[in-house]
Amino acid sequence: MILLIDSGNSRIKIGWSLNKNGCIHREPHVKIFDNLNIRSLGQWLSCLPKKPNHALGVNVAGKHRENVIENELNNINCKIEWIVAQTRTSILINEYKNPNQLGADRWAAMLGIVEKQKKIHPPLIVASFGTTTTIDIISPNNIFIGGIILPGSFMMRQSLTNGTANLPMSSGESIDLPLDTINSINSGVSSAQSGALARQCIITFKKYNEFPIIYVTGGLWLELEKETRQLINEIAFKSRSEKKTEIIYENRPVLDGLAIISRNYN
Ligand SMILES: Nc1ncnc2c1ncn2[C@@H]1O[C@H](COP(=O)(O)OP(=O)(O)OP(=O)(O)O)[C@@H](O)[C@H]1O
Ligand SMILES: CC(C)(CO)[C@@H](O)C(=O)NCCC(=O)O
Repeated sequence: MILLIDSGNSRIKIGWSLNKNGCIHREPHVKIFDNLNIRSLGQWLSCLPKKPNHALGVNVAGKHRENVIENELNNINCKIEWIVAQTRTSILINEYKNPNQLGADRWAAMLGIVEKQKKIHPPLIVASFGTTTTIDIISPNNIFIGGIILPGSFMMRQSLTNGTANLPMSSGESIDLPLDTINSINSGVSSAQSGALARQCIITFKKYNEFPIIYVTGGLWLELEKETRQLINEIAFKSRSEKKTEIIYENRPVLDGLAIISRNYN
């Protein structure tokens, strides 16, 4: 068993891959730990019925977090290898100016998505709505050509509350014409998030003359889904895209990417 660890800025997600008849695949179960409650990771590890031989991880939550996870794994004699973004693998090329600077979670998620594609596919967008929002574009010949980073919707709401006297913390979906503070904030945050995705779709469409398949993930997608689907359908219609727009939710693309890398460890 190989543990797969996605250490994000809010939560740690742990999956595992198993070798079944010579074929490595990721089990669907995922264990999630809040970053504020990292000690329970040690308890969980010590109670595992089967000890992992190895762990593979991505960590974007700083060196201290890396050390804490390593110590917990050491207690059960499990070594971890932290994955960083590469210049290229057999399925994906990374055009970041400094390839290692690209977040390892973004890299792993893109690997997870590219692996699922048929040989010929449209351009792809991988959008993650978590602590931050990242929206990455992959060309039809599997080159990561660029991406954007913005605060996640929770962080946007927090910044409005923390940076002003009058704006409360809010939650909820957007409406078209808000006439009160809460709805104005909800709609502002939601339009920033869906608007960012729409911008990247337009850029992709202009470059390839083909509408991308959009893969979405992250804890905050649910509250953005309605507005985002509407907006993307509108711009696809205006772009006269021949195909129906596809927005596909992926539960754990980062862990899928790590599972692919884990095939080299058996
Ligand atoms: N079930 C949920 N309901 C409401 N908010 C959630 C839920 N799950 C996660 N969130 C919010 O989503 C954000 C984190 O999302 P997610 O778990 O996808 O990312 P993460 O662990 O921070 O990883 P990353 O750093 O990669 O974004 C936080 O702002 C958190 O408050
Ligand atoms: C953008 C985040 C925070 C998303 O989790 C992470 O991928 C990260 O810390 N990236 C490093 C900077 C970059 O990707 O360019």
